[in-house]
Amino acid sequence: MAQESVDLLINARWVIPVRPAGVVLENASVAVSEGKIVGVCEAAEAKARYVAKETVDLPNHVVAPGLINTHGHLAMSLFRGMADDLPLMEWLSHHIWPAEGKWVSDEFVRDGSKLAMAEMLLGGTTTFSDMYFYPDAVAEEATRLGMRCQIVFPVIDFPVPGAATAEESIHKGLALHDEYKHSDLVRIGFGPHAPYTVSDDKFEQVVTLANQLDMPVQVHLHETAGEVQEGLEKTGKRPTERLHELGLLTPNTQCVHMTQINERDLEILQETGAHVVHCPESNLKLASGFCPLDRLLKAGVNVALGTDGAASNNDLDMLGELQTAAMLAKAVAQDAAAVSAFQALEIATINGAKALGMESVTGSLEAGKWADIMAVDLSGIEVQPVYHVASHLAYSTKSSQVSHVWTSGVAQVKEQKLLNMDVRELRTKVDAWREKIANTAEAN
Ligand SMILES: CSC[C@H]1O[C@@H](n2cnc3c(O)ncnc32)[C@H](O)[C@@H]1O
Ligand SMILES: [Zn+2]
Repeated sequence: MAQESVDLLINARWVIPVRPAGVVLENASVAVSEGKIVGVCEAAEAKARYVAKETVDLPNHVVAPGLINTHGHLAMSLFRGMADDLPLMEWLSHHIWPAEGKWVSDEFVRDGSKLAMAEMLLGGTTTFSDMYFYPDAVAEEATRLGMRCQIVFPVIDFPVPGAATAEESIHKGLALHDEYKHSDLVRIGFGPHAPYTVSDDKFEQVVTLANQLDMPVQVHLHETAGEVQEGLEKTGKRPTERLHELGLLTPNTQCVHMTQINERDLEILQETGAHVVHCPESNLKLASGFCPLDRLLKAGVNVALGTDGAASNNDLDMLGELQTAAMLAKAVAQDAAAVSAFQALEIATINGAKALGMESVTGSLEAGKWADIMAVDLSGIEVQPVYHVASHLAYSTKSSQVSHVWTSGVAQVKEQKLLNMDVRELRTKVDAWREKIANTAEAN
């Protein structure tokens, strides 16, 4: 049999491809050519089948799809730890929004987003979603680095950095969408901020344009009980019902948070095919509430995972987030069997890809998909012994154990080191931002 030439062969002690579901391969390989996965099989078979330009042997590692961080505000990494121990509305109104008004610029977004991308790559994240200002700067930096992403531009009823009005933000966002419509890496969508900051007419405009152009929409929804109560008082409707009546909820829509869900809200999610993005650590830290993960999954709703911004989390560690999600789900359901280790891994990978409309290109290790891959080193004493490797990813491993990361087959992290970023230069820039911001009222 003639051997097939491939660019890269990764041989690992374990491979969890995520699809097919529940499979763990031992002594297995992933073959990559032209940035895409061409085969996943036992190592002995791979040795016979492929001749590789580069081989990476990972004898103590589990190889899995790169993690998908489905909700974040990347540049807010520059505000990490600036305002803690506050509930959502006080945190936003008295600290974050004033700080954003004062500091956020194109340069701030570039530097903060690069900081976030560095942290995410080191932790095994290969795809992210960003909802922030200057989305053009984020798209440029992600493309330069080679990270896959959805970038949703802000739609909000008050002036924001980079756009004096929602109309201006939409105008610029649509031009950005046009610029990236053929990109393999960047997908542009609408980011109407939340029911309490966006009026009906703006939501209607988003619905019309998103449907016309088949664009994704991401919205913060039912983050707190207070938001639902205020919505009921102002409109007579729960925010989910209101957005549904406006036509916003579709299979192209991602509802971030959803800590408050009654039977009707659940029905709406089921009927519309809208996705939920669970951000457990941000919800815990802001004391926002608990998204009922097990209940949603059992009802057939697609639930993906996000960190939210580093100013409310306070990290972008997706392995940590998936562990929090897995454990919290059991407490919330009062059922230790709720959300298995495999399901937890799915919400951080394939479910994220589904929510972002990228299921055909990433989220699992399957032939034909982009080679977005992470390897986690399981040789450390703190993860011995290894009985069930998926259990280790859901309950034991740390992001510092992520050893290798590839996006579209390009090595981004090798032996825990970033390959394509000047980390010292980044540190210098971040230190300069800290110096400036630390001396202001918002930071104190
Ligand atoms: C429209 S740009 C994003 C906007 O959202 C703010 N933000 C960050 N985290 C949260 C959150 O958990 N709930 C609501 N809004 C949030 C961010 O500071 C920007 O102003
Ligand atoms: Zn958010």
